[in-house]
Amino acid sequence: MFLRFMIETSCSPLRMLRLAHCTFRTGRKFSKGNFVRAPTIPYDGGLPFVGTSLAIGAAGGAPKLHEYVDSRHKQLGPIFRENMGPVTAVFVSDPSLIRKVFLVEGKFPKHFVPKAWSLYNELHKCKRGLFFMDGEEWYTLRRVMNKYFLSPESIKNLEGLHENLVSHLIQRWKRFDGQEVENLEFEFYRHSISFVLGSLIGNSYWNKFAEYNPYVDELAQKFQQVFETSSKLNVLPSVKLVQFLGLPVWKTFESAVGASLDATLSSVVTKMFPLSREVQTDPQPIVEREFSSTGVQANIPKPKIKGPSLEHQFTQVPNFSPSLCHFLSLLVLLGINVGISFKLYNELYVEKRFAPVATTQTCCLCRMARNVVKKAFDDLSENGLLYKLASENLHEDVISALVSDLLIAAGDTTAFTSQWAVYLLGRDRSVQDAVRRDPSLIRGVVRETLRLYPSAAFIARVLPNAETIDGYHLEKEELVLLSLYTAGRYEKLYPSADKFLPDRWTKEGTGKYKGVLNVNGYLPFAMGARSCIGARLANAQLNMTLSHLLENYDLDTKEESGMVLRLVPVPSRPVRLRIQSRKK
Ligand code: HEM
Repeated sequence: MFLRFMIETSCSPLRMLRLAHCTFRTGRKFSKGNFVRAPTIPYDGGLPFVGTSLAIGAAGGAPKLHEYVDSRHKQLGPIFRENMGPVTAVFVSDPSLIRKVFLVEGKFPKHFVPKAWSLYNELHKCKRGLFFMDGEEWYTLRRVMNKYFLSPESIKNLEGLHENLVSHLIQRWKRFDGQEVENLEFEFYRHSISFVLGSLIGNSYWNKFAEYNPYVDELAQKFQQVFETSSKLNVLPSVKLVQFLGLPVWKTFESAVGASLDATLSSVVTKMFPLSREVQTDPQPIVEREFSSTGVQANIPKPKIKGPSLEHQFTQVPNFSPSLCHFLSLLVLLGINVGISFKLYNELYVEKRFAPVATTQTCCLCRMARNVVKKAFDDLSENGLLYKLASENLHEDVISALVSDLLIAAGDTTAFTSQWAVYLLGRDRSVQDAVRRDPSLIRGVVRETLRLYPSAAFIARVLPNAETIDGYHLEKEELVLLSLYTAGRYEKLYPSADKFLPDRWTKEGTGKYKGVLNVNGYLPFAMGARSCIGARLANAQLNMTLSHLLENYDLDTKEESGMVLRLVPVPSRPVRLRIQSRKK
């Protein structure tokens, strides 16, 4: 049979063996018709059961995944499939192929929610914002939000407010003049949160700015904590097991998320819709409405079932003795790959154990939101994005969920991009001077920063249908990871790709960019229906903040800083920025 197959497919024995090996590793079936013609996607299945997870671990694990995948692209090409142990994914780095993936993502693009977050939402039955939604519900709300968040005019209407917020940052930093900015990460977190919060509320935010400040500080602290703990959890083989064992890292995450969502809702939403006029210590039972799948209010009254408090929910997490916990966390931290047994364990015990808890509890987020958001929509300024959202007859729960998650999404993405930008600028006085001479270069600064340090080093898509990309067959439901880190450093698009050259984004007389061979390859905010809803706001914030900083201060960063992946790429050591007032 082997001989017959060789004759029929005109394969040499050597090629035959190679193809058979690939096919064995991809798990594909031999098919006389397409065996020879259809190229096999380069594939690394790694070792049985554990896939390439040991190699990934040896390369530095999840924090260094971008570098590991970058090196795999160099070996295997712009598209390859890899079995990383618990998951198999196709990685794509060529920007033109990445665009093709976005084009076939379907009407309801599906991405990948970090493990820690999905487990939290599942346990607490949380209603979360756009990022966590899928299908028809996501589609409907996304279309509503696009109208306001992606409209250049809406953002332009907020320019005066934005100017005030940035001037406030410049004033605030006077205290660091001549020295290092203390806790730069926190400074940018609070600025990003304030910027988005202000954009949601509109001009009246500035009038009540002093009142909001303590809340913004609190939110910035909580978001930083959530970010840190969730990134730790996401690199562990099984978040569910960690949660089941009640290990400290899960508890910190859970209480930080609970607290930050609470804080968002109680402080921010309450202030947006001033509850102070009718403060309720013990909220009146309200009539719970059923939602259509779109989250749009449908008036079907039914009695409210009061859920237990969040503290009560925390006590549901089973506790083990500290020594057992330490032993187990040691195992996990030592990087011993017990992913498979964890998975089995999860499936056998954890799901069952938590199922009843998950179905009976109501997250305090949902309860509080219902009570505050319905209070008063009329206090918002007309240029606030929320004022416009409120006109869409969305249910208060949905608005609350959307608002909380916008603030969370804005926190780390824009805060870390700001840090990378000042890090890059502070290393190069000549670039700072060039931007001061030609302020239009600031757009190039932001683009270069996001090209080199994209807030999403990978974007995930689950293909709705089988597709052929670059001649390769990709299965239906296949997980595709778009390697934005590698795509941003593509020499074919960006000559001297590793260099920070804002000037490459200057347009020449021909209308082409000086140092960018194809602008379509620039995708830090993704593309298509599920691209970043905050892109306009983020660009507005980054452009304005950086140009004001350069106008007022000389920036100086000395240390080399590698990049590690937490939920977004972060500097491996905190960026130390020294600022010095400029003489005017
Ligand atoms: C430098 C700043 C930012 C970058 C680079 C960035 C990047 C991205 C990317 C790549 C996605 C797509 C993720 C995916 O499909 O899996 C995304 C989605 C999202 N972003 Fe941003 N983002 C930034 C700032 C913001 C800000 C300021 C907000 C809020 C105002 C925001 C809110 C969101 C939301 C809600 C989604 C989910 C959209 C959906 O699923 O429909 N982002 N962002």
